[in-house]
Amino acid sequence: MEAGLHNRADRGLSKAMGGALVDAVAMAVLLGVIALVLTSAGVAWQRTGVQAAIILTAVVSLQIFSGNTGIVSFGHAGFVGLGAYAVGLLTMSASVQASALRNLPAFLAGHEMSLLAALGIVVLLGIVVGLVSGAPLFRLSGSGASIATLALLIIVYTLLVASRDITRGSQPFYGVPRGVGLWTAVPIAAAALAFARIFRELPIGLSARAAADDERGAAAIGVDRRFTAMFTWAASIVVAMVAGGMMAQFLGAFSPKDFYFELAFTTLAMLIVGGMTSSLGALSGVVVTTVVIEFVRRIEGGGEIGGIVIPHIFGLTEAVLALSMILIIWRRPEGLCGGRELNLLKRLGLSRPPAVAAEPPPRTERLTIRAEKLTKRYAGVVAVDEASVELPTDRITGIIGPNGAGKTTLINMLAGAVEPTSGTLAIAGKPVTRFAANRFARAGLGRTFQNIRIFPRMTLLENVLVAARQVVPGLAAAEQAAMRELARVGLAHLADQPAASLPYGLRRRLEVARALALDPAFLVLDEPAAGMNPVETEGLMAMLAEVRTERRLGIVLIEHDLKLVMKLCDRIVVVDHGRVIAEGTPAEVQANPDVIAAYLGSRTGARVLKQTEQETGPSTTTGEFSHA
Ligand SMILES: Nc1ncnc2c1ncn2[C@@H]1O[C@H](COP(=O)(O)OP(=O)(O)OP(=O)(O)O)[C@@H](O)[C@H]1O
Repeated sequence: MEAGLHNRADRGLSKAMGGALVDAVAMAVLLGVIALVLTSAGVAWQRTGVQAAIILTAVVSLQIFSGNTGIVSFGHAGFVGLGAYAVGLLTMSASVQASALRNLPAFLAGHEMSLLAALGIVVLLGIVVGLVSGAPLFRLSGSGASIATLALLIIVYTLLVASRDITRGSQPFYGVPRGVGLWTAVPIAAAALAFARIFRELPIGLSARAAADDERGAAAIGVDRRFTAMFTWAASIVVAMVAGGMMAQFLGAFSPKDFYFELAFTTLAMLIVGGMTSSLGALSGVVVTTVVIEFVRRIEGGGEIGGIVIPHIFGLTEAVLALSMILIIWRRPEGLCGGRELNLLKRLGLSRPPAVAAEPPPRTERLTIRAEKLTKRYAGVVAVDEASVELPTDRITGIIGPNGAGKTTLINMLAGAVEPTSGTLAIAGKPVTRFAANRFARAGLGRTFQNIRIFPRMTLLENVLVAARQVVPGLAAAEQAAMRELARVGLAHLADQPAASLPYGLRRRLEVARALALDPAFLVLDEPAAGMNPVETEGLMAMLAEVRTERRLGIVLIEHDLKLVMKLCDRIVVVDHGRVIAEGTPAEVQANPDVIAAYLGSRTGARVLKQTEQETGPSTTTGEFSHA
């Protein structure tokens, strides 16, 4: 779909990406300074620094996946192990290999690569392993996917133990050259951290975060949850395997148990302590827990602090780690950073809101949603029974009917959220009957839900940007298009606020802005005024009328307020017991005996219908929309 936004300025860096790059550089500089300080400290501190940088890389890998998709992974530790064995095999000397791994398959033997070359291979391997393991994994979502990652951890561990010819089984795998020092581990950790910071602003990161916040809401704007989870997983597996590669050359010798539950638990605990949803959370989690662990380790073996004799306490480190995790989950569920990124530009007052894109040109073609004999059956209940409707652009169509008539089911079928049992559906001439919900956005349909489905943990701008990104090429241009839609619904001044902070009425507006950002030919709204006060309702309806006039899109809405429907809509479709019983202008529908009979079943409905007829009667008979 064409959004008409391709001017020169649009090709630049998006504001969000600019901010991410500044944060990435700032965090890299911070790590560099820490490394510099450590070079002048003792060898023991340097070792701690290298270890922390490697662990940071592993925690960052977990953050990229779990922080963006919301799926807690227990499996990353296993992939750290795969990376370690891969680098171990690729970099060890042929003579050591010949004595330690006598039955090593020939294709794995004698490579003697440099660490950098081996890490290059590990990156490629990580992409393949990530995509292959992710493809079946993300048929599941939520806690199901989380449990599956635990299964993966066990599978990888078992494979490492079972592949004796390659890994020496549960025996130590030794003889790996020790080539990782502070100035290898820290730059790689900084690069991983920068990648994580940038990843969340990329289209894939935005989509993953949207799907994590509300899967159905994300599908409605074209996000394919499975696809985004799989690619986010693959990106994170690459980083996990690189961390493993460094660990191999840091330790020199290791066995599969080094990459099992303890590592899975430690990295997860660090991420939870810092805050799962941001790269800053990963960094602070590692820094804080490393400091705590180093301190506790010193007293674990017993000793004297300030004259107080401390006995040897076995397992104190793990206990303190577990305790701090519980404490954080209890007091600050979002972690120490509360999900915040550094956002340096904003903190320094150097960030400006993105420009506002020009309005898209009004639609000139007349398109239709054509439904023929759409039926939906739920074990014994026929929610919609052979409904045939034709809904054109440049018109506001209201769908009305008594409670339980089948209105929501009908528009859910029109928007792809419910698969019809039978019948056909085409949008703008394109057959979409069996399309998944996320393909309807590209077919030209934007929608809102009866129970608002915004992305509460994302900012208002990000909420709309995820949608704009589906149709506008280039992040900068998409950002400007998102600002345009926010401005249209009167929320541009709140662009940087988290959506969770919005009051109810404004959330509805945000949902409309998000749907409009798809530049849809059709806007489908399920009870847009529900829960709004009369002033909010009036404002929203005036805005919808304006949008329809300017962009000439087709609006389809369910609304219980009959007065409002009769005033706003050009045409009305009446549904009762799942069947379309009438269709026409508001005046025609109000005079239809079948409609009166259906509404007589509901006393209030009948009263309102009559009252509405008296109040709106002649003014709506033409079917022309009035701006009143
Ligand atoms: N997922 C489902 N499983 C079983 N029955 C369902 C399901 N969804 C809807 N129904 C049934 O289908 C019928 C139509 O429901 P629907 O929600 O579409 O009506 P509606 O006109 O939108 O009602 P309301 O105005 O109260 O929102 C109802 O009898 C409802 O109980």
